[in-house]
Amino acid sequence: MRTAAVIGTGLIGTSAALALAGRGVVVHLVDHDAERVRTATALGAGTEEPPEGPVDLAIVAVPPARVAGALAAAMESGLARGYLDVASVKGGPRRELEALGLDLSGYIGTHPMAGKERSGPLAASADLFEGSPWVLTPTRDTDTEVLNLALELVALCRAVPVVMDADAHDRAVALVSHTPQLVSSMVAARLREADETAVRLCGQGIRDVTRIAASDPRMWVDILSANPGPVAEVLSAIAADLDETVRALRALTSAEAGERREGVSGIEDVLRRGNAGRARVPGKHGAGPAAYEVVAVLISDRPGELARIFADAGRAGVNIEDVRIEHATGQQAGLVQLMVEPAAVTALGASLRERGWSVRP
Ligand SMILES: NC(=O)c1ccc[n+]([C@@H]2O[C@H](COP(=O)([O-])OP(=O)(O)OC[C@H]3O[C@@H](n4cnc5c(N)ncnc54)[C@H](O)[C@@H]3O)[C@@H](O)[C@H]2O)c1
Ligand SMILES: O=C(O)C(=O)C[C@]1(C(=O)O)C=C[C@@H](O)C=C1
Repeated sequence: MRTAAVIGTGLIGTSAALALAGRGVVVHLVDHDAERVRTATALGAGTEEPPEGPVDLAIVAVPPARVAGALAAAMESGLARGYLDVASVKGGPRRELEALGLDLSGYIGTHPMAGKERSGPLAASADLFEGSPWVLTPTRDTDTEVLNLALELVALCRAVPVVMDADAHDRAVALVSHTPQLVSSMVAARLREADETAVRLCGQGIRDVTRIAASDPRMWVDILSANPGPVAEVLSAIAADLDETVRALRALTSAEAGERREGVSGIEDVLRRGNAGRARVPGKHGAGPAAYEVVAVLISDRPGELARIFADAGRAGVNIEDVRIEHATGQQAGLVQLMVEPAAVTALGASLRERGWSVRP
């Protein structure tokens, strides 16, 4: 990638622009707030000058409710060869784009799983995405070239690509991002009218739990409005836990020894389930090179082939850690290199062969 445009020079757009500019890509910066473009330019994220011709990739980093409009305008002006957005929800913006009747083969929805509770270019940093998952949601219509450009962006930002279906992504982030935001806000909201003597005692525990409660409410209204069902489901499971826990705490005050024992076991249960869940939270993937092995597969140069192979790898229960695609110029085929954990190589190869793929020895 030689050139890119970033539309929306806030936290995410400026961070991506800084990473690209730092690796030699010429980045053109656009925002409807001129002050934000000036700030991002001053930080070294790129140039305010419009490009002379289409750039390689346009990155739309505006609030979720603005994504479809900003993308449509960029596509209609022929700004780029490929387009992607970085919004925290994927199903809604895609459906809005479909409703506009645009040709979406040149577009891919993406979502970097890294951010901050602060907005704007001054909060940006070139290393924001390093070692974090970056979700890509190709469909059968996505051009291979656009998927390649998105993979290149992820690699230049030193993030880890994760391929998913848009609606599966939205259900997953309801659990790991959207509900935690609400729970953090609710805990922090208890402090609003708390006694000053209590607030003065805030230690690291409450700082950890409430950091994201400082996030921009307008942005989060947008995000939650685009994913209400899955978030309500997770939140109602938490509400059931809350009811149980309140019952257990009340039982602790009972004069009855048996009831008190039940109270203790209820509390212990919620804490132990918490330990088990927390143990599943992965550490950051880290920027260091991982010891992955390659499964190389020949694919024909037809729309949807990549999405199909990713789906088949998913069916085999194998996590793709990284992807490279080699195209022989003038040929109707390419070689996809799927990087996986060494233990998964044999199973993935066998499963892909079974599904008719030509796996290179
Ligand atoms: N904040 C996070 O932690 C995080 C993480 C991953 C993804 N995201 C997603 O990234 C996107 C940007 O979030 P952010 O945190 O960088 O927000 P931000 O408020 O820091 O930046 C958004 C920028 O978009 C600009 N903008 C709004 N509408 C526009 C339009 N129509 N045309 C041009 N510019 C426009 C705003 O002026 C602002 O500078 C959102 O879709 C969000 O869901 C956020
Ligand atoms: O760490 C933070 O401050 C975040 O808000 C990051 C976070 C997250 O939930 O992990 C928040 C929303 C984004 O869509 C992606 C990342």
